[in-house]
Amino acid sequence: MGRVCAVEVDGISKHFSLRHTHSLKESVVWALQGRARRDEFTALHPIDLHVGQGESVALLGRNGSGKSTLLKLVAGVMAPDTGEVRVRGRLAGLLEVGAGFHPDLTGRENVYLNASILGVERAEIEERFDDIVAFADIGQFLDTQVRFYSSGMFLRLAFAVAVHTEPDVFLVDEILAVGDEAFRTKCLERIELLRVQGRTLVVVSHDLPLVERLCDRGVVLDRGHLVTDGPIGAAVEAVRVAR
Ligand SMILES: Nc1ncnc2c1ncn2[C@@H]1O[C@H](COP(=O)(O)OP(=O)(O)OP(=O)(O)O)[C@@H](O)[C@H]1O
Repeated sequence: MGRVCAVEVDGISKHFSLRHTHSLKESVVWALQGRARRDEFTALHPIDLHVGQGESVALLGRNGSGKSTLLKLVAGVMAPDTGEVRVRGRLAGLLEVGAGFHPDLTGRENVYLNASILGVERAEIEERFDDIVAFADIGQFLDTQVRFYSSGMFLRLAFAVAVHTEPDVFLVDEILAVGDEAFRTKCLERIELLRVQGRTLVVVSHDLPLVERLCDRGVVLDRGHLVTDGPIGAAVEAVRVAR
């Protein structure tokens, strides 16, 4: 019997319009010719991906292969053009530095805002507030508006909130790259703990040694197509060979 699916991606695809700037004359001529002013670009061709509860999966592939787009579709921050995504349980993640934070609010206020966006009740946030602040370790900046934060400070607070919401499914995009070494080590230990607790992990990264350590399965994308899906060692090897 297979394990319960935590993330089900069925036939999702995503197109983007690439807008180019044109002169007024060009636009008029093109309109008269009935020619489109936009180029359609397919970032993801229809993809199926089922991730079991407790699995940790790396999304790998070259720049522009569609990894972040796929992760955003799983997170629900973007809608697919076709297909469906289903996630079982509480979802949290780090997709973009600063996402889910309001620039005019302080770090302290944003902890409440961000956690409530992630679906955590106020009483639960209050219970975990001290742990979140201790993990973020940003000192007096907690009471500063986050518009004055460095990207590393943003990451510290966002990661601290995300891991303390006890997510069933945790999504991480390359984002650990902006943290300093000590914080990065702390985050990785925390991610490993989530994994040991049986949470589901989906990670986008170019750091092959890191994903070999963190993940048991690798999915390789190439120009919006899923080309390899298997044990992490084999997927990493496929990426190395293609370089
Ligand atoms: N909002 C958008 N509008 C137009 N094109 C987009 C948009 N978001 C992504 N794309 C395009 O879709 C393609 C896939 O982008 P995506 O960010 O998913 O790639 P990636 O595999 O994560 O790349 P990288 O390793 O560079 O982060 C790229 O060609 C990108 O330019």
